[in-house]
Order: sequence, then C-alpha cells, then structure tokens
Amino acid sequence: MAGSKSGEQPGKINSRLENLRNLAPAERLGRVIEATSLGDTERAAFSPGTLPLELANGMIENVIGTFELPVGVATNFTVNGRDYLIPMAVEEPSVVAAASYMARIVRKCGGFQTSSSAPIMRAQVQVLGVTDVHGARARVLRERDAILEAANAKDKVLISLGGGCRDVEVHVFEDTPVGPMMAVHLIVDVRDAMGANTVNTMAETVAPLIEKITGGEVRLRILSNYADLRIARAMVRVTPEALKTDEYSGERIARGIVEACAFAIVDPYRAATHNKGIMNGIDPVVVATGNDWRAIEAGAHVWASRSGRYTSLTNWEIDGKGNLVGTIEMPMALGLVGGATKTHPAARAALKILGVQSAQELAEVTVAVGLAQNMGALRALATEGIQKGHMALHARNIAIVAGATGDEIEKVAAALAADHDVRVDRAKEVLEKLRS
Ligand SMILES: CC(C)(COP(=O)([O-])OP(=O)([O-])OC[C@H]1O[C@@H](n2cnc3c(N)ncnc32)[C@H](O)[C@@H]1OP(=O)([O-])[O-])[C@@H](O)C(=O)NCCC(=O)NCCSC(=O)C[C@@](C)(O)CC(=O)[O-]
Ligand SMILES: NC(=O)C1=CN([C@@H]2O[C@H](COP(=O)(O)OP(=O)(O)OC[C@H]3O[C@@H](n4cnc5c(N)ncnc54)[C@H](OP(=O)(O)O)[C@@H]3O)[C@@H](O)[C@H]2O)C=CC1
Repeated sequence: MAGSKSGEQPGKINSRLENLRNLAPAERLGRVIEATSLGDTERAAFSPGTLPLELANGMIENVIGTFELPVGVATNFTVNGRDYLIPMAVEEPSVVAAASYMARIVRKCGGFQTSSSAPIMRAQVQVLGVTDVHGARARVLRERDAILEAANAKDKVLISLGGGCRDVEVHVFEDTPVGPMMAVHLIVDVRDAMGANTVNTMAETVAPLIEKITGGEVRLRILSNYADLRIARAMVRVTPEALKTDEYSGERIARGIVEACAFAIVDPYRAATHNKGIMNGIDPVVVATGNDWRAIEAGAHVWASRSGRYTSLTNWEIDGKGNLVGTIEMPMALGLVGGATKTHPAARAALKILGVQSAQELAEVTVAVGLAQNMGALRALATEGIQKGHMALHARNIAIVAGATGDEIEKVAAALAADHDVRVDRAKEVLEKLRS
C-alpha cells in the first residue's frame, strides 16, 4: 500500500472500530491504517524507535536518546457530521477508553458540533522609559499602517497564504515596579502554523520602529501564550436514553454531571482537577501531533482565570427537553506546520490519521476530545466513582511494576481488578501464585 499524498482530501471514514480493544497493537494499527486508507509510511511511523537519533539530534540540544510514550487511538468520534479517529500520546491509563466511551454515546445523538475563530495570535513588544504613555499610545495607533507594513515585509509565504499582521493594539500600564510601561500587540493571522516563531520574528522586526514612534526603549519581543483571539468551541447534546446504564437512569447521570460541573465553577480547588481532566483529552492529541503542549496548557489556564477567579473550562446544563448539554470554549493555538509537526514521523502520521485540513479543524477536533474527556470523568465521578474503571485499567501498570510479563500482565491485572485491590504487593502475591 502506498502512503497518502499530503494535502489530499481525506475520504469518509468510520470511527466506530468495534472490538479494537481486544486486538494486539499491530492488529489495531492495521485496522486504523485500513479505516483511514493510509499506507506503509504511516504504519512504519508508529513502530517503536521510530524517531531516528539523527532527527532527534536536530530537534533539541545535548540529545542522548529518545523517550517513548504509548500512542492509542480513541474511536467513535463524530465531529460536525464527520468521523475522526483520534491519536493520543499519553502515559495515563483509562484516558483513551473514557474518550472512546463518551464519543460512542455522543455519536448516537448526532456527535460533537464545533466552531472556531480565525487563527489569530498576539505578539507583545514591551516598551519602557516612556513618560507620556497615553500620548505614545495615540502615536502608535496613528502609525498602525506603517507598523503593519513593516511586520508583513518579511514573511512572504504567510502573506501568500492569506495570513499576516492584521492590527495593532496598545496596552498601557501607568504604574509598574519599574515605572510606566506599554505593551504594543501585533495581531497576526498565522494560518496553519502555531505561529510562535512567525510572530516573534515580526515583533523583533517592528521593534526599532516602535522605539522611534514612542521615544521609549523596547525590551521583550515575544508572542503571548494567552491566545484569546484563537478560540475553539465544541458542544454536545445527549439524551437521557443515550446516557443510561444498568445501574443509573440517564436523568440521574445527566444531573450528576451538571452538579459536578457546578462544583468546579464555584471552587478553584475542584476546578484545577476538573480542568486537568479536560487536558487529559487535549494534551495527548497535542503531543501526538507534534504541537507545543506547554503553550496549550498556559493558554488554557489563563483563559480559565479570565474572570479574575479560576473556574471550569466547560459548562454542563440540562435543556428544556431534559437533554444534557455540554460546551467548551478555550484558546487552541495548534499548527499543521512548524514545530515538530513536520519533523517527527509519528506526528506526521497522526495528522494523517486525523485527516484534518487546517489548523482550525485540528483545534476544533481537539477541544471536542477535551469535552468528551471531561464528560467521561464527570460521569464516572458522579456515579460509581473514578477508581472502578480507572484502577481496573491501571492494574496492568501495577502488574508490570510487580514483574509480570507477556500473558501474565492481563491475568494479574484481572485478578487485582476483580478484588478491587490494585496494589503492587498484592500483584506480587498474585504473580507468585500464578508462577507456582
Ligand atoms: C474506563 C471506563 C471507560 C470503563 O467503563 P466500562 O463501563 O467498564 O466500559 P465498557 O466495557 O462498557 O465499554 C464502553 C466503551 O468504553 C470504551 N472502552 C472501555 N474499556 C476500554 C478499553 N480497555 N480499551 C479501549 N476502549 C475501552 C469502548 O469504547 C467501549 O465501547 P466499545 O467500543 O467496546 O463498544 C469508564 O470507567 C470511564 O470512563 N472511567 C473514567 C476514566 C477517566 O476519566 N480517566 C481519566 C483518568 S482520572 C483523571 O486523571 C482525571 C480526573 C478524574 O481526576 C478528572 C476529574 O476529576 O474531573
Ligand atoms: N512561548 C511559546 O509558546 C514559544 C514557542 N515556540 C515554538 O515555536 C514553534 C512554532 O512556531 P511556528 O511559527 O508555528 O513555526 P515555524 O516558524 O516553524 O512555521 C511557521 C512558518 O511556516 C511557514 N508556513 C508554511 N505553510 C504555512 C501555512 N499553511 N500556514 C502558516 N505558515 C506556513 C510560514 O512561513 P515561512 O515558510 O516563510 O517560514 C510561517 O512563518 C513551536 O516549536 C513552539 O514550541 C518558540 C518560541 C516561544
């Protein structure tokens, strides 16, 4: 089978890969490759040791080797009427299972609906030593066109793609520990890049002009990771019928999720954990696609604090017909080009599996995964508790720590889960018995 061409429109796929969990990893990969009509390049990209040392050595400094994480595929996702398989690089058990489970419920109710703003980033140019900061602000805004022209003079590729610096903002700080300060913001459409390098270059380019206009001294010239102009949103509407289990009615589960979210809305101690659960879904997609997860984390948490109090990134409510409605809205500065997206073979393959055509589409799918992950955690927390499902899957890790190998891993894990006693010392006992 040949590898797919980049830029090719992805065909429709079916993300409902039943029974995937029961296959061996190589068989699972085969089904994913088959479902996405990809080829040998993508198949090879997920083999252990797939990042050649030479490539790794070109990515960061003082390289001594590579560090691997498992990549799983979350199934069942339907976003805006299209199915997606979601590659997730993560070390934590039950994350991929929970996302797939919630996506299975949501697909019965029409899937995730998403939207996003344009891929707009901000670069900040810090100006010191200006006494008439308000006057200097007026002068900068008057010279807006000259600043845009200077910013756009360098990156011809970005301009040819329809991106570029669009606007200038000036933020004034009359009183800081070092006196009056200004931050001139370049508002830049970065198209399909995450955009950090792009906007940093622009900020450095315009700095002398800003000094001339303001009469001050420029210090920092760097993007803001608070990407508040680059927002992705997702929504789900789930019927009680789709939510119900043998133990709990759909109404009870929906109410439990809403109550759990209310806790995170009012209490920052809970909000930190609630949002960590959302990032359980988002970060693995960011990592798998070679994007900058520190940037995404930084943007997420400052957005969660934008009212002055740290709160939930999601909202869960019940509509007039008794359906559970979940929404998420947050900054999502992801790229299809730049960073490691094109250097890391597995990141390239992950983007192919996703089949996204723009950075905006990637951002929307990623927040949909975050919403699913939050729904999964809240559903478990508000009903049977997190330990039942999570610890049953974590039991495999514990079995490995206790020394189990091969078939022993599943056997020891099953015994631990059945006893609801997932501890290393217990795993060692079970293993000893198994081997005797
Ligand atoms: C773990 C489950 C899904 C089990 O739940 P279950 O009811 O035992 O699942 P099931 O066996 O009935 O399967 C239902 C579906 O789940 C998926 N699924 C189920 N098992 C697997 C598996 N092994 N491998 C792959 N997929 C799996 C799969 O899609 C499956 O459907 P199928 O496709 O088979 O028809 C459930 O208990 C759950 O969702 N728990 C929540 C887990 C979770 O949120 N983990 C995150 C880590 S905890 C944390 O860090 C965050 C937290 C909790 O603190 C955040 C917060 O506080 O808000
Ligand atoms: N605070 C932070 O978050 C910081 C992050 N970083 C790092 O910066 C990296 C991301 O920077 P980024 O600017 O995205 O990366 P790159 O500079 O590698 O890529 C962006 C460039 O790619 C070219 N390009 C080609 N096709 C497209 C397209 N379709 N859309 C947009 N641009 C295109 C553009 O022009 P051209 O070809 O002319 O280059 C553009 O300037 C990440 O590795 C991140 O970790 C760096 C500094 C700070």
